[in-house]
Amino acid sequence: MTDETLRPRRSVLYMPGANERALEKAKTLDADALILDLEDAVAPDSKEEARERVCSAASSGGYGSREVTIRVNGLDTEWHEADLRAAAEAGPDGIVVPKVNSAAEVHTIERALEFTGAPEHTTIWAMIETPVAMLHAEEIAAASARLDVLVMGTNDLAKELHAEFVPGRTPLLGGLSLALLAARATGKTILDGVYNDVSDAEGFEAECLQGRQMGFDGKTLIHPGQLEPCNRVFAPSEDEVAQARKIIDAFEEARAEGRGVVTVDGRMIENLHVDNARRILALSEAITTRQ
Ligand SMILES: CC(C)(COP(=O)(O)OP(=O)(O)OC[C@H]1O[C@@H](n2cnc3c(N)ncnc32)[C@H](O)[C@@H]1OP(=O)(O)O)[C@@H](O)C(=O)NCCC(=O)NCCSC(=O)C[C@H](O)C(=O)O
Ligand SMILES: [Mg+2]
Repeated sequence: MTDETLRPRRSVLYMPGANERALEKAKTLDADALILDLEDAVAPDSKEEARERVCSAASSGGYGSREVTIRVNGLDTEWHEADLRAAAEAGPDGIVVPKVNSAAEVHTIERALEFTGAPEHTTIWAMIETPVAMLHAEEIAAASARLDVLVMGTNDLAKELHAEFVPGRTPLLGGLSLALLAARATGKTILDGVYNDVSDAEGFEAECLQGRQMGFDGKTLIHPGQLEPCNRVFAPSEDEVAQARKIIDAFEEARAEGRGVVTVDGRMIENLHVDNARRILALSEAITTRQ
């Protein structure tokens, strides 16, 4: 049975809010979700113009099944209040708030959304991208039912840590793991950070695979060329789907015979493996339904 509430979020593409061409092009791109950006990708002089452009794009639609979100400027900036008000009025699927550092900040955003009359379907996507946010990840994730997604900001995190970008991301793994623990403990979606070198296909795919193996639901992206490998890596493969079906069938057969444990291809299968197999099938079906 298809889970209507499950939204694949394998690929989440940022685009600069001032870039009309990118906002238009996104309507044809195979991204699960879009982040129309008012923060880092927009120069201070273009903030107002980008706000109008992004909010008008988000409210006029045309993005099909893609989730549309708006990234506002941070709580401590001169643009935040006007961004949040305009974004709430546009009513996107989510409002991405950068550099969220505490549960109190989530409450402030929640109250502001209520005050501005944002539609109920507009959720909060909190970016966690500072050392203090990693240490507060659980309280941030748990702060509000309206908070749906945690988004890693690995550029800011590396900057704050004085860390270097190296293959395998060893310097960031502590922070990434804390955020993952918080997301899974509170039932939220969690998205990995961006890969800056748009010309390095091999390095990008390796980082997607690392993110998936760690448990991320998907990855944030900066270029259309990153969509195909990201969608592929974060989707269950045909082999994984076949294996999931085999596990479920074998377990149900065993249950009918009164047994609670069985082996498939020599491996022990218990209830928890069946839960995981069902999750894989549900995700695969949600991806197929989306297309
Ligand atoms: C990275 C880029 C600046 C590269 O730009 P460019 O060299 O112009 O790309 P191409 O010429 O290869 O573009 C080919 C076509 O694709 C369209 N395009 C490019 N990027 C996007 C996009 N993100 N969304 C939609 N469409 C895009 C171009 O318009 C071309 O189209 P066409 O004219 O039809 O050929 C550029 O890709 C870019 O600006 N990317 C987004 C950057 C961004 O949003 N950065 C902020 C978010 S990342 C961040 O802040 C992380 C976080 O906070 C942290 O701390 O880590
Ligand atoms: Mg950032």
